[in-house]
Amino acid sequence: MRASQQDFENAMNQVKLLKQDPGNQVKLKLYALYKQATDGPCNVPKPGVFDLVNKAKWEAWNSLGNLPKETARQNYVDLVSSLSPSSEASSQGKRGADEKVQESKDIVVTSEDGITKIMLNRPAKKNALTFEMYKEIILTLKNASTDNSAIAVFTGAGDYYCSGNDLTNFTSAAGGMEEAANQGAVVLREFVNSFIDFPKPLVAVVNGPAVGIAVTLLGLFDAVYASDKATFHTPFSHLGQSPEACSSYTFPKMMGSAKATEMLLFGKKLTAREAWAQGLVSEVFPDSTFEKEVWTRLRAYAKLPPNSMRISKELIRNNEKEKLHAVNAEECTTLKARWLSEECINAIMNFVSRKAKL
Ligand SMILES: CCCCC/C=C/CC(=O)SCCNC(=O)CCNC(=O)[C@H](O)C(C)(C)COP(=O)(O)OP(=O)(O)OC[C@H]1O[C@@H](n2cnc3c(N)ncnc32)[C@H](O)[C@@H]1OP(=O)(O)O
Repeated sequence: MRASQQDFENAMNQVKLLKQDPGNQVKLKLYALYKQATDGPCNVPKPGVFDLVNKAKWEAWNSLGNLPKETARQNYVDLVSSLSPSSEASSQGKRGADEKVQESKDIVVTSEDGITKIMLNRPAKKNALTFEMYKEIILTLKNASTDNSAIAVFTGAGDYYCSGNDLTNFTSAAGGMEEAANQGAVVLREFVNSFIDFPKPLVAVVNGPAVGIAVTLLGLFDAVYASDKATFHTPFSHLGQSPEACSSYTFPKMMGSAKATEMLLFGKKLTAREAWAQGLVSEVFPDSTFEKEVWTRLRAYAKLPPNSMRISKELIRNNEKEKLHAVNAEECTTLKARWLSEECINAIMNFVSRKAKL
């Protein structure tokens, strides 16, 4: 039986709900089939060589030749249904469990000794955060706020803590930059809100370099322990972007405006000891003993009376909560415009085409 227009629309909605990133090749295929099913054979000029993303999309669409619209629609529906395994639903069902919780391959969540440990697990990409990872973390924090752990701890797998936002989040978005910027701002606002509102002690175990949003978020943590191999880098101007995660408020407050300017405007990279001197890091440990010392300490902290810790955090955070939410909203609006700016698009394209690194 041929797929109806309703099947096609249902499939389009299903794509938006996918929790796992199907990968760039599948996204290109979906884009091409969608265009073929709605507009027919490719009828627009080939984008220039430097317009990498639109060129890849054009090539995928053009490769479908004269495939009839109905066949493209059917292929689109079939492809989407192959991407919606029941495993997505079953992984949700495990959340909130007390022992070991595997959220996804990129975010590994375990619960032991009163600690919910949230490990960024994309070491081959220096733990860069994909759109899916942001969404996973929002859910993970929601669950951790009510599970029976006393504290929650973020750390990274491999040599990096986290290289910040995955710079291909925007270039690989199926709906184009504008749609990606709109969605990005919504997700970012909710993501940062989930840190502002997290009710239990939140600790970062910074095992290696941290970049971008992985650094700015630290201003919303209750304690930050760093290996002496960690560095802290917020290259927003280099990327044509602007600060997020309330850092335009927390950083000047924490370190004074002169030091915050060096980080947030000029992109000065700090060593762990410099970050400690600025108040961003609670304590620095030699890398050789970092894991042992920090986790021993955290296990002891997790034995403290949880209600007392929660109530004390509430007293501290409540003085600031309204302000933090307002700052977050404003930063997201500003960033949305930045993402569509020529400065930002050029910087991201330079990274994607391997012309620039930090
Ligand atoms: C909901 C949306 C919210 C958006 C919020 C916005 C936040 C703003 C930010 O976070 S800005 C910060 C963005 N991050 C960066 O600019 C870092 C970019 N990465 C680098 O400059 C370098 O990769 C490095 C300095 C982190 C590490 O360099 P090194 O030489 O040691 O390693 P590689 O470059 O070879 O990296 C290994 C692979 O990892 C990929 N990768 C690393 N970081 C990112 C990233 N942020 N985004 C996407 N991909 C990243 C890199 O491309 C390599 O992949 P490959 O092996 O396939 O080539």
